[in-house]
Amino acid sequence: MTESFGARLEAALAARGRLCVGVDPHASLLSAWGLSDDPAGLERFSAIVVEALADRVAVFKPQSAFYERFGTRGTAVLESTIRQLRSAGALVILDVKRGDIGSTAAAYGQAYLDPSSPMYADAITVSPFLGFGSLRPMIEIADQSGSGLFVLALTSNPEGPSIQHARTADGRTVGQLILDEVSQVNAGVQPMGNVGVVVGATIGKTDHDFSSVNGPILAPGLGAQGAGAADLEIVFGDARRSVLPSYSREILGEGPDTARLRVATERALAACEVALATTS
Ligand SMILES: O=C(O)c1cc(=O)[nH]c(=O)n1[C@@H]1O[C@H](COP(=O)(O)O)[C@@H](O)[C@H]1O
Repeated sequence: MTESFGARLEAALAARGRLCVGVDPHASLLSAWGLSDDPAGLERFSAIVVEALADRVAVFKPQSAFYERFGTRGTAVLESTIRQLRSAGALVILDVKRGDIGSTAAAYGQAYLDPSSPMYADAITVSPFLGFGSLRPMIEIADQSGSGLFVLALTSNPEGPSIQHARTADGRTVGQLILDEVSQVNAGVQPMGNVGVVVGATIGKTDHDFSSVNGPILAPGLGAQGAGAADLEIVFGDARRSVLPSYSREILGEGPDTARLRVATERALAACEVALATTS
């Protein structure tokens, strides 16, 4: 039987530590690394990340937009980078924030979550704006193929609350509705469900209840966007034991020196381990 994404993620985090490194080749980073802003620079940037970190970090999150900038040559680099990260034993969450009517969502599921696809990743980020139910076809493919989804719930950007804190007819926020829908999908799944949520580490203390998600809580917004490891307790309380902290520019800013990239990663991991340790 295919091993579930939840089980594979739990094993990866136990072996390598609870950290996700975002692979976001911004034009400014390519320049800071002395690389050209073209597919060759993108390829070198990705190769350095693989060389420095692929054998030690549990999860990587390449941001598709920075590869798509270069058309098919960029997406070819993305495909190859995902393959290299995975062959070094890391899990890859491809950050593509997809979402569409159900029949099209199924095609997105085939594009990213079917192991026979050239762009296969262990998981992708998805947007529930078309209604949580529109994600079902992708959830089914993920369950069948041992892959996962991360559903945007409370994002790290300042514009997020205008929609995510809006109230639904029953008085819950939209963000809470998404958290509750994911909780239902993941209910009873061991060791945890295949559907995660995305909650920015920047959102501060809110009344949202993360306690029943029973899946990974991906927390970007650390470092460059201003949140620190100490915010994880403020935002998530006891649910922080399910948090997967994610840093992109904070770590990538230390490149291209592979030793400095490794030190930055170890520093981030150590800070998060302290912040995520719960006594209860
Ligand atoms: O889905 C995401 O990963 C995401 C959700 C969110 O709420 N905020 C957020 O910043 N992200 C992504 O996480 C990465 C953050 O990058 P840094 O700010 O450089 O750490 C970017 O690739 C964003 O697209």
